[in-house]
Amino acid sequence: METIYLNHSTQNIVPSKAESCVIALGFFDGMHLGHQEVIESAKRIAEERQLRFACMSFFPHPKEVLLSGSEKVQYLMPMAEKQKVLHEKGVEKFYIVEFDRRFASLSPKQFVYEYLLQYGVEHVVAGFDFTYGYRGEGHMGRLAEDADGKLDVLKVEEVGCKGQKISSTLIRNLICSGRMDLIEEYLGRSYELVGKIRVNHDVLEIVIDPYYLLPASGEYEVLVKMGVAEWVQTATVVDGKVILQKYDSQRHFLHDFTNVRLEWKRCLVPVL
Ligand SMILES: Cc1cc2nc3c(=O)[nH]c(=O)nc-3n(C[C@H](O)[C@H](O)[C@H](O)COP(=O)(O)O)c2cc1C
Ligand SMILES: Nc1ncnc2c1ncn2[C@@H]1O[C@H](COP(=O)(O)OP(=O)(O)OP(=O)(O)O)[C@@H](O)[C@H]1O
Repeated sequence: METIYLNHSTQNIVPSKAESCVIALGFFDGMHLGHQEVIESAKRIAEERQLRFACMSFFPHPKEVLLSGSEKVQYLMPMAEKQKVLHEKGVEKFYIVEFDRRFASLSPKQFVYEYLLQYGVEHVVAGFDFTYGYRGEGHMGRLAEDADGKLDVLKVEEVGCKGQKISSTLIRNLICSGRMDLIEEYLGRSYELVGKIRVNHDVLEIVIDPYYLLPASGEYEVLVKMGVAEWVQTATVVDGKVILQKYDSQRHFLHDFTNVRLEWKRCLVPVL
């Protein structure tokens, strides 16, 4: 997968050979089941129409820019993890647009011409609630018109669970209240954190990579993955840290900075 970073200065360089593509649009934090439906629909169309399969996302989150930092977005995954998931889904070109005030003030039509048509986009796939352009005035109902008929559009209908729209916001709220047992129904898999080990006497402190959201304080059942080894144990979240008990049998392969993945299964003891 090729990753292409775009901002207002790269817009002056017209791509030399823009290959025709289908593009999935959105922020896609966490890659939940709604996002997966959008990505998989785009892939299906790319295969049917024999076009390249692309995805466009933004960074930082629009809310962080538009609310002038008054709302801190708690990301579910860093960009590197989003790239990994998109690569696994078969995306061939991943456009990351720098979301700044200048970009936010583009009219819907400018966005369509300068960021989609200019890059060879022929078919857009996004969810029913995707918005674009100044004040988010562009929406799926007017996208074909904004493109003067030069784009085909697929609007993915709402993917829900228990009568609610699956959303990154809903998943953030579940994590913040420690309901890790419910996450799989929305995400399609357990919530995963990536970090590095720091051996601290008889415990392992996990230094979580930036841009992950830590579950509420408490004790959790987690699946620990280190290289090819994996096992289930209890993790404690306290004072914004993740602590694992260290077992004597592990002493040969546990070193500072060893990479670790933690899959969060359920809360055993919440800290109120
Ligand atoms: C060109 C462009 C300009 C935007 N300008 C605004 C804006 O002025 N105000 C706003 O609330 N959102 C704006 N947005 C953000 C969208 O409303 C939306 O949050 C973003 O496209 C991510 O879509 P998603 O949340 O459906 O993934 C803009 C988006 C794009 C692509
Ligand atoms: N439940 C859903 N069903 C169908 N499409 C969805 C769903 N959730 C998001 N999408 C689509 O996926 C893309 C990315 O959406 P976005 O990142 O805004 O997700 P979100 O879960 O709504 O995020 P947030 O809760 O932060 O607003 C957009 O095209 C959006 O319309």
